[in-house]
This record gives sequence, C-alpha cells and structure tokens, in this order.
Amino acid sequence: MTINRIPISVREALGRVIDNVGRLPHEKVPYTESYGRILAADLTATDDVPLFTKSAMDGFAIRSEDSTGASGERRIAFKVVEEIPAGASSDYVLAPNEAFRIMTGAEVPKSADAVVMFEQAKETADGFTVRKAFRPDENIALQGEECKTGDVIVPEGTFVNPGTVATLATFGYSSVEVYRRPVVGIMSTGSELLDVDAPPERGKIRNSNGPMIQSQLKRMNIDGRLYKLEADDLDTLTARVREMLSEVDAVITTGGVSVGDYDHLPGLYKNLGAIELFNKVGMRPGSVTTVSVLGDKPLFGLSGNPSACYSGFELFVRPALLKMMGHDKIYAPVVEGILDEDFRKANPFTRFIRAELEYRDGRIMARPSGFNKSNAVTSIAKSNGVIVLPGGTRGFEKGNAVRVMMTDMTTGTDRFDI
Ligand SMILES: Nc1nc2c(c(=O)[nH]1)N[C@H]1C(S)=C(S)[C@@H](COP(=O)(O)OP(=O)(O)OC[C@H]3O[C@@H](n4cnc5c(N)ncnc54)[C@H](O)[C@@H]3O)O[C@H]1N2
Ligand code: MOO
Ligand SMILES: [Mg+2]
Repeated sequence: MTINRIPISVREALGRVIDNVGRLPHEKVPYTESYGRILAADLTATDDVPLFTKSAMDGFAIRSEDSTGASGERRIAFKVVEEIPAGASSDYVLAPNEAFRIMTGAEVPKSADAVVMFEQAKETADGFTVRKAFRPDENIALQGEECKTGDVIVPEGTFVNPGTVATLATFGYSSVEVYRRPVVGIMSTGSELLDVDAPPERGKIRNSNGPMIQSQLKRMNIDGRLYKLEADDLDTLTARVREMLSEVDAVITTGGVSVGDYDHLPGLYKNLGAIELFNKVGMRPGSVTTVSVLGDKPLFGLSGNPSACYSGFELFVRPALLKMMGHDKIYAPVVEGILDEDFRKANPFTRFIRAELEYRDGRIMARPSGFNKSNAVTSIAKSNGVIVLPGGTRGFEKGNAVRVMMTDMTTGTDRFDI
C-alpha cells in the first residue's frame, strides 16, 4: 500500500470524476411521477398558450371603439346581450354598444376586443355604463401571448420542477421521457460498526454514514440501496462489492480508505481491477476520499469519519450522479457570505466547514454549525450549507467575506466555482 499519497486539488479530482461518468439511458414515466427527474428531450409547446383569446377579468366584453370619448361627465352605455362563463363560448357578433357579460378565463368572441371590469362599470337595467375609454386588448389575454406552438419551453437536461409538471399537463403530455436514475448501492465498512437498534458495546459505534448517505441520495431523488454492514476483511469486502456491481450503477462505500492496517478499500480496488482516479485530495475534511472506476461504474470510497463522508459525497458523488441522471447543472451554487464568527485555525488544505446559514438584511451570514472536526456528526445536523475557506496560513475573522456552497438547494449551476 502506498502510504505517502500525493494530494491533488479538489478541482482536479472533481474533473477526473466527471470525465469518467456518462449519462444513463432514458425511460418514459407518467408525468405525475416526473418531479425531480431530468428531461431527456426538449419540452415543446404543442399549442399556443393561452390556447384562445380569453378574458383576464370578470366583467363585460365590448368593442373598444364604442367606448371612445367616455368620461365621468359623458358616460357611455352598453347593453348586455349574452353571458359567457368560463368554459363557454359564443359566435354572436356584437352590434355597436352591445356587450357580453364575461367571466375570467372565458373565450372572448371575435367581435369584442376589450373587457370592462365589474369595478369599472356602473350597472343599469339592461347593461352598464363606463366613464373611460378602453384600449384594444385591455383586460384580455391574447392567444399565444405566453408562448407559441413549437416553442421549446424547457430544454433537455433540465430538472423537472413543479412548474415543469404544470407545463406537461398544459400541453397534454401524460408521460414524459426522462433519464433513468442511477441505482446506487451503499455499504458501510468497519468491524466497529453496529446497526441502529443494537445496544452499545465496548469499542463499537453505531453506523451513521450509511443512513446519512441514503438521505443525501434521497435529497437528489435517488433511492439508495443500503447493503448490510461489513467487517474489515478484504476477501469478504471484495466479494460483496463484486456482488453489488452486478446490481447497481454506482457503489458508495464508507470507511477503510486511509492507510490503516484494516483500511482495505485500496486493496479491494486492486482485486477488482478498478482504476483509481485519486486517493488523496487537498481538502479537509475528506482528504482520503478515493474514487475508482470499473468500466462505466464509479466506486466512491468515502471516508469513515462522518463529516469527511458528508463532504466527500457533496463534492464528488452528487455532481457525478447528477451527470449520470442527465442533469446539465450538476454543481452546487457557490455564493458570497459573511463569516459570522472567527475561524482562527489555519490549514494548508481547502476547508469545507458545515455551516448554519442565516439570511439577514439580504445577506448570507455563515457560521460553523458546531463541533467541526472530521469525526463530527452533530454539526452536520445543524448545517444548511458549507463554508469554503481556502487553504493557507491565515485564519479568518468575523465579518470576512467567504464563499458558501449552497448544498441544500435543488437548483444547481453548470460551473464549479471553487
Ligand atoms: N496515518 C494516517 N492516519 C489517518 C490519515 C492519514 O492520512 N494518515 N487520515 C485520517 C483522516 S484525514 C481520516 S478522514 C480518516 C479516514 O479513515 P477511513 O476512511 O479509513 O475510515 P475508517 O478508518 O474506517 O474510520 C474512521 C473513523 O470513522 C468512524 N466510522 C467509520 N465508519 C463509520 C460509519 N459508518 N458511521 C459512523 N462512523 C464511522 C470509525 O469508527 C473511525 O473512528 O483516517 C485518518 N487516519
Ligand atoms: O479525510 Mo480527513 O476527513 O481529511 O479528516
Ligand atoms: Mg481508516
């Protein structure tokens, strides 16, 4: 085993991962199940929206020319000839100073070109009067004013949000082509690990990484398969991961990636003939994160330390899986925030600090979310973002501008900004 590993930059490491994964094939799903998936084809308008020229208000549809010259002193009278509720239509042709009583969303007949809101009209025995002139198209939503048949509304590669689902419904797409979601296997390794319901035992701890990763996957709309815990035994681990590879598109393991006597992941990759993309990254926590590939399947070797495991996932696993599931914006947005407390500990590596972000006076105030060592678990629970501090010899002070990774958002960007 190589003990002295050469760290590479986060950017370089991420580049290697992204270059080594590809999009999965697509599949058709009912539109009601498409939320959180990625469109595999452009969503184009099958019709104009609005589909027909309709009233934007409850009131009266008139010929605008008939209102010319109306004022408070010279009110103009209209006679109501028909009522058109939403869903109805009329082919009646208005004569001068005739009007339809019309409701919001109802088709405006061809002979009318403006709508008088009820609030703008004074009702009379057989109609109403107005005290102002109406412009053509006033209070009317014109056919195709929002979009036209054939327009690309949402391009391929886009995350399906609730508005996309509404758009699918608008155009009558009851099913939609989306990229297949990767099947991801999670296995936590470590002879010290216990399941959640096990009573405490001397020298042992409960496995928190497995369920954490399953939840990080859930946040990306991926159902991770949690495999059973495995002890630190190279042959068993190799056999288990081999089995996993026959069932999944990507393997995530936690633990055993450092240089300890029982850290078997490097040996396991060798046994499998997987190509290691890197095994040391200039970041903290998560410096031991290792990523390998076997054919078109990535194997993510995340650290056993919970905070390192969490960061390794957000930095490398998430963008890679998003690429596999067809997303074109795979990186978490990085924005400027204000450090809300001193952080004096300098480190040669880029630091990714679990942080509590608060939005105050239009600014993002960011503070470390508690005990922040690589082995911390509770600070992850209190975090809703990550502060990124560049490596170097200096510490940082309250009030410094810092970069903040928005890890909890569904919207990403197409650039890695660190
Ligand atoms: N001589 C060196 N020792 C270590 C180095 C190094 O460079 N040289 N790196 C350190 C760093 S940094 C980290 S991070 C850890 C990474 O260790 P491993 O990824 O090999 O993970 P393990 O040894 O299996 O476990 C580390 C730690 O995490 C706990 N753990 C493991 N799995 C889980 C789990 N599923 N849930 C909760 N906690 C877990 C485990 O009990 C250990 O305490 O290595 C340093 N050592
Ligand atoms: O991989 Mo470790 O997390 O750098 O502390
Ligand atoms: Mg270890």
